[in-house]
Amino acid sequence: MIESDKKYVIGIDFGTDSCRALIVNVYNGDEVAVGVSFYSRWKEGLYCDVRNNQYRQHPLDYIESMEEAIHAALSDLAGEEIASICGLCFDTTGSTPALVDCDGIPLALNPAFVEDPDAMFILWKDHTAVHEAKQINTLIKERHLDYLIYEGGTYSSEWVWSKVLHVLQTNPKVGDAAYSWVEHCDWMTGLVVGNTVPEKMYRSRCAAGHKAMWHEQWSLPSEKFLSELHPKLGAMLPHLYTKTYTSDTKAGVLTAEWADKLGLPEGIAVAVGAIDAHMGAVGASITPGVLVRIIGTSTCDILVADKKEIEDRCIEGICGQVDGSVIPGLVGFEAGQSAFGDIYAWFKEVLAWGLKSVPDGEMKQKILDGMLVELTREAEAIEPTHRSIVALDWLNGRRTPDADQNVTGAIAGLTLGSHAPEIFRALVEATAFGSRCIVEHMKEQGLRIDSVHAIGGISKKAPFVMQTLADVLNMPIRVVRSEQTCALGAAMFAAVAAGIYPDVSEAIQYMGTDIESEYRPEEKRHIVYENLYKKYLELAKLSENIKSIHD
Ligand SMILES: Nc1ncnc2c1ncn2[C@@H]1O[C@H](COP(=O)(O)OP(=O)(O)O)[C@@H](O)[C@H]1O
Ligand SMILES: O=C(CO)[C@@H](O)[C@@H](O)COP(=O)(O)O
Repeated sequence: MIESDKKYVIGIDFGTDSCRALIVNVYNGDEVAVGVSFYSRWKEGLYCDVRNNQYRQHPLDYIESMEEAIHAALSDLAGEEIASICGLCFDTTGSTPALVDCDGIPLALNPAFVEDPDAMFILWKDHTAVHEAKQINTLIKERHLDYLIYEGGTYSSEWVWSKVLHVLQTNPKVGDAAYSWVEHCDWMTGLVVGNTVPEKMYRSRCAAGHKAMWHEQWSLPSEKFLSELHPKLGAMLPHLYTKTYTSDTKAGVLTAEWADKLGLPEGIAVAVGAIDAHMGAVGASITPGVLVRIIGTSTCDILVADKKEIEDRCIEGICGQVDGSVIPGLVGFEAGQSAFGDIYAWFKEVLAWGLKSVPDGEMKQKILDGMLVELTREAEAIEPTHRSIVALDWLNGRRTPDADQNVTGAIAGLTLGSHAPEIFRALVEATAFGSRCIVEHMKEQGLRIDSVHAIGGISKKAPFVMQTLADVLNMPIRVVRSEQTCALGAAMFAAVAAGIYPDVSEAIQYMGTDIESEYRPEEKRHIVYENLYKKYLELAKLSENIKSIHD
């Protein structure tokens, strides 16, 4: 393609903590501007209850951050460049659903529910619906239903039906007011194209297939099944969807109202949204055989494969296989760890407890900000041996293999001589061992993994973690250059929806980023890790047993 004129698209990535808007040149993938905005209510810890695994986000946080991030990005562009923006696409975390009224408005935007966490978006990592996930799994098993065959065999408390059922069972006031539900990625799209009516809005194939048990053979689960879980859940089905759309589909155009609010040209194409990790994989130029790992607070592991290669195989123990969830025409697979960087953040919090009575000030902040860097500096100097401390990374439950949010983390091999950097090193190794479990599980299930690409915050800011990962996996790990890979993937889909490219594979060809660095495994360390990995698996077995004692 010859650059005849300047043309831009905008990818908008809603992460766990912030919204990022990335403006990209459609002809060469140049990332010309970026804006970031942290969710203000979330930052204050509002509507969350960490001890009970409750994580909620207010829809106003999303709207305000979107406006702020887009305006920040646009401030670097000249007027004629802004006028050359021709497409937009969203990616968000998922499953992050909200209950809505008949106009598709999240209930928290209704003055009656403005402060009710159950009327807000229920963030992917909220585990308040563990009981409901169990109910869903039990009923599917009892009725011998097929709903989980493309979902890895277990329904998770991180997914939409568990979360909606939980609110219906525990908060009748919000439950009674609910007409339907939306995923975050679909609501953002619906909002800016002026189509949030639950029955009519465009629903993402990616979110529906991986999180809502949607499959083209049966659409969503039946009304009978849903009603058995809760009458209101069944009553919602007619207000949901039967069709889903891949992100190369244009969901509509930017309305005058939102063009005005966002400072973007009216009428530009808006693509169907998807889950962040899946769009990140596209931004990392995923192809069959390349495992893209999005490594941040948690991890998502994404693969794609040709339908012919998969045929009618159902892959067990992962977070689903969905036709077109990543690249239209290919089957997308998702797996992951429910906590990764969050485990390091937890350890930092544990150590920082001793500072709680110290008044806030420059010195305290400096210690807190430098804590992970200092721990890393000392941990890096420790050589692992077969006598090292071994930890288990299930501090937020286990996503893959075989989702179970009831399992817990563990640390073994502590002595009076164990010090903080040694424990930190064990936690880093634990996250790497958890990753190895996923890679081995995917391979055992017949999925091809020829190479590993990494994106996400940790791949950029934690070389020690990345080197440990390479040593444990005994595979090179290539770090993708873009700082905003998820938003870049969304921008690629925006370019397709705007008619610049016929499909996303061609968009990747012109807009793709390259590899900025590679971590190669060290043979000597890998041998030690082989031994420690066996201990990790033993610890995992013990933890499963302890869980069954508590159950
Ligand atoms: N120096 C560091 N070493 C290891 N982990 C770090 C370091 N700095 C930050 N982290 C971890 O990175 C995670 C944030 O990753 P990031 O990709 O930026 O966020 P998100 O997953 O929300 O997109 C946090 O969980 C934090 O504990
Ligand atoms: O859980 C999923 C996808 O299934 C993600 O949306 C979730 O891991 C998001 O994590 P981030 O904090 O954006 O890295």
